[in-house]
Amino acid sequence: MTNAHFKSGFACLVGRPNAGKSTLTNALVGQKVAITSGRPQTTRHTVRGIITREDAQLILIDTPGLHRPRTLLGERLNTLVSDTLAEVDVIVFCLPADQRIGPGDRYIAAQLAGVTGGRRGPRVVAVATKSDLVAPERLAEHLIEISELGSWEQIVPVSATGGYQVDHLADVLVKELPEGPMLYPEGELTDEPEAVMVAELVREAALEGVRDELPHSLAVVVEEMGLRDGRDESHRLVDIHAIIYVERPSQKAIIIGKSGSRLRSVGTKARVEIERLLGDRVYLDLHVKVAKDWQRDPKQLAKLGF
Ligand SMILES: Nc1nc2c(ncn2[C@@H]2O[C@H](COP(=O)(O)OP(=O)(O)OP(=O)(O)O)[C@@H](O)[C@H]2O)c(=O)[nH]1
Repeated sequence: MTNAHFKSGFACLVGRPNAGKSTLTNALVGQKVAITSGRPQTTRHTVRGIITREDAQLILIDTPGLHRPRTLLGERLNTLVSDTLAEVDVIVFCLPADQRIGPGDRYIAAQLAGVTGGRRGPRVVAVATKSDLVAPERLAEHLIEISELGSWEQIVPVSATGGYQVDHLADVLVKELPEGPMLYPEGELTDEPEAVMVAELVREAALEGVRDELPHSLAVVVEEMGLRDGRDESHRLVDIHAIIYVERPSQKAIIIGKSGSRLRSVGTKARVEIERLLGDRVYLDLHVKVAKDWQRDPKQLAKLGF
């Protein structure tokens, strides 16, 4: 039911790598849509989560971490981020309470000041994420440091994993939205093409427990995805063929593991998540390929969807 003063609009989550953006997106939406991981910079795609309430629809855009570009991929991600930022209605700046404000946060604050400088630009709500990880005194200190970092519409401490103040944050964000119609049908949580989400789930599974330098060197492409022929409605099976691209043969060996054992467990883990996403049984076929220096090669980047 849509009331007369229904509001709708877009919010964008920014913050340094590992700030808790994906986890917060999931908590706000209430279902797993974005990709979380203990490793920095795993969010390659702009994933939207959609919150539909009686009074408003808020579309969340979970961006890759704003960061100083080191490679071509980094540059493209940053352009994507600032283009996205200028167009949203409200920006959520995530600052993890378990870490001190640092140069990365100041860099983002400066970028935000550039985007939101004019009167018409989006407002920024600063969020102290992971507030469950610190004592009240440290949280208070963090909130003061945040207030000194820039000018914010509000500062809200939350814990995405504990559910603390997540609903309150949603209220604060909805307040910033203009009146407008529902933009997506009710029940829709994300408009990412399924293949992209499937690729992200494979990527997440492949990254689990591997060395620090690997995340940046790993991309996943779903080559084929379709219902298997000749099955009746109650026994549907989705065939998925995906390729995990790494930069070096040594990384390929890490992903595959001893006699393929690691790749098998990556496949099993990803399959479970994909089945949950699609609601169908899945046959997942994974291959690992070396695409040398893909992060620096425009042709390879285009092929990998960047
Ligand atoms: N204790 C606690 N841990 C959290 C909370 N939110 C996120 N985390 C953890 O922090 C880590 C990073 O969280 P993500 O949500 O992946 O961070 P992100 O900002 O999306 O990271 P990038 O994709 O690298 O930009 C994960 O291990 C999360 O489980 C929280 O509220 N409390």
